[in-house]
Amino acid sequence: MNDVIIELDSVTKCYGSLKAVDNLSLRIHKGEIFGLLGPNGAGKTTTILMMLGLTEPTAGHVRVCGYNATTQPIAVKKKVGYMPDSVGFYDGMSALENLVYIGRLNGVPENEVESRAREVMEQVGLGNDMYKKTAAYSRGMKQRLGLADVLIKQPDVIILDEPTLGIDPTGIRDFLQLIKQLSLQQGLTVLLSSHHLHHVQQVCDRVGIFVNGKMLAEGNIDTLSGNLFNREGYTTTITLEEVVADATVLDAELKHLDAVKQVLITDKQLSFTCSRDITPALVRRMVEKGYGITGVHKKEYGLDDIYQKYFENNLTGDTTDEKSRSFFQKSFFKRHKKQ
Ligand SMILES: Nc1ncnc2c1ncn2[C@@H]1O[C@H](COP(=O)(O)OP(=O)(O)OP(=O)(O)O)[C@@H](O)[C@H]1O
Repeated sequence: MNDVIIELDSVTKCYGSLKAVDNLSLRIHKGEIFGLLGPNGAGKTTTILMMLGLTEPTAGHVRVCGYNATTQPIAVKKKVGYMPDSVGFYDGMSALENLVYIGRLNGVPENEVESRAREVMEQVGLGNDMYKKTAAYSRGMKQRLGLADVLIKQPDVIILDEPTLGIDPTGIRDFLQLIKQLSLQQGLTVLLSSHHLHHVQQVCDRVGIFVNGKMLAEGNIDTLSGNLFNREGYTTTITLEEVVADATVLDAELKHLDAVKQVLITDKQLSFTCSRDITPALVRRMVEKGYGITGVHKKEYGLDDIYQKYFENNLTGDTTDEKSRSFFQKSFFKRHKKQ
């Protein structure tokens, strides 16, 4: 495919003896929404800075929209809109005035800067609030205005660093919907870094799990969760109306069913681990045996599970050590709990 917009080839960045980014290769395609996930200090910001040509790789190459980010940073900046995790505005000016000012700084021609600013304000859902001073803007509104700042230069790519930090759940959902919509309508390529797993899961086509400067896993959620099913098995839990009378006999019988790897019987619950999804056959069998069924639950793997499993080191030969894994888990859960 020749629609690669962001391309990192064996990129390493060292700060003294510290390898902040370690031999990273990545391709992001036109119109894709890619989520860069990782704990504090993983190397996300360093990677973004190299994409923007704001810091040079120690080794390897970064190309954005066909330009070498190190040798052609100005060309890259014309194509890329970057929104940092905290965007500042002039509080005493209205949102529209702020945006017009940013438009001018970005070289939008004088005869179209105001009309373009108004149009972008409508696009990000601030049409009714464009005359308000930004001092009166909520955090969610400021994020939308930050997005407007990025869009006014009509970029091909937008890079958003923790765009949902500090916004309430409805605001987050709306903001991510907006990004998805913009990506679909305008063919925008989006790279966003985040700790919000559930939100990333809703909006990103692909994610990369990044720790200690290395990409541990990369793919869409279905592929990554498929890997977990293959490894962990398919788990189905059936809840019965009554307690199983003879658990030992039932256990021996069910274990011999095709694809069943393990059966766990506790009171009214049967938990099956299988090499493929045989939920309907399991339910049929229990009904045939005369049991009433009050519940059936199939384990689904979400991004949380994918995250956990990759950090348990089960799916890669990665060398991430115990200390950094527990650091990651602590920092991830700490931030996650705050939401
Ligand atoms: N200018 C610098 N000089 C020295 N070390 C640096 C510099 N910038 C970053 N680092 C180190 O490089 C590593 C990666 O940092 P980076 O900011 O890229 O991580 P991050 O994933 O963006 O973290 P966060 O989520 O906290 O923003 C960290 O150990 C950091 O201390």
